[in-house]
Amino acid sequence: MTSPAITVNGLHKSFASQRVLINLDWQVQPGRIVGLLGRNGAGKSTLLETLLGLHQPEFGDIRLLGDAPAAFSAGTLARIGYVPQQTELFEWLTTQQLLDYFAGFYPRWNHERCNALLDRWQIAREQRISKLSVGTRQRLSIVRALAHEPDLLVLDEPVSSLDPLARRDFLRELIGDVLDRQTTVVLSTHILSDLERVAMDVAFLHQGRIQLQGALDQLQEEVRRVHAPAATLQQLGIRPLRGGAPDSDSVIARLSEQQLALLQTKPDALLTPVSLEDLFDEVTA
Ligand SMILES: Nc1ncnc2c1ncn2[C@@H]1O[C@H](COP(=O)(O)OP(=O)(O)OP(=O)(O)O)[C@@H](O)[C@H]1O
Repeated sequence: MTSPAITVNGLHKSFASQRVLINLDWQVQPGRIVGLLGRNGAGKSTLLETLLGLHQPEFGDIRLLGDAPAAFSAGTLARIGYVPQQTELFEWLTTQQLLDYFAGFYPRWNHERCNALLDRWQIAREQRISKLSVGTRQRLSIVRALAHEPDLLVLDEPVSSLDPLARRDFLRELIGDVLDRQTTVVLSTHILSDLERVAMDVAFLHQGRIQLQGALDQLQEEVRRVHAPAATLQQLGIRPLRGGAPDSDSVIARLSEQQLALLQTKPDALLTPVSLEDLFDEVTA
């Protein structure tokens, strides 16, 4: 079996007295596109930045591509691409100068792809970065991360400033990359429709932990809104995803095959599908 691209065990991270990540465990398998979801302030950026070694955790073990962040080798660093939420590029350089500068750091730099993306996304090569629009800077940051053909790509809300066409084009590029090169992608975004388009897996961060993770299609198959008398729900051991015992006759729950089959035989039970937004509401309430 191939080893996970990301493994996290027992991660704790606080800022002063504020506990943001609490005994967090997580695994991401290679070649997957994983959507990281959570409410504002849930700690998504903190998690991604801690994985990359930009914050020092209090406790916990982290492995990215087999290495701990404190001891990333140059080889491992070159295999990781990162697009931060706030792109702070070198303002005084032009686009071309910036890309030439970064190309020098990486053993793999795909000039052809880089040039094709600059053309397609209409990023002026001789323009100073300080003069680029926010969306264009975001696109440039994506070009920079894709150009060195990383094996693991960490994207923290990379599309928040992109127009719908640019977003669609970027997502297409991302899927192409995963299919061609088996890149592992962790993507944090609030745009659920984008995730529905590209994510293979979703992970919900809430109250400092990954509360739910799974393949999106499998979750959509297994999670249902169940309308049935509370007694029936209890009898079948159906528990609301948000935890606790069912206290009403309508819950959102992850159902086993057996529970699903039994519910389908009950005339007073009704099952309805759940959207990703419903799931988000339920898990992060
Ligand atoms: N460098 C820091 N110093 C102090 N507190 C911080 C720092 N970075 C983040 N925080 C706090 O940690 C919490 C989690 O923030 P974080 O930015 O990780 O959340 P998020 O899920 O990425 O939010 P959003 O969806 O709004 O981008 C917030 O309460 C934030 O104020």
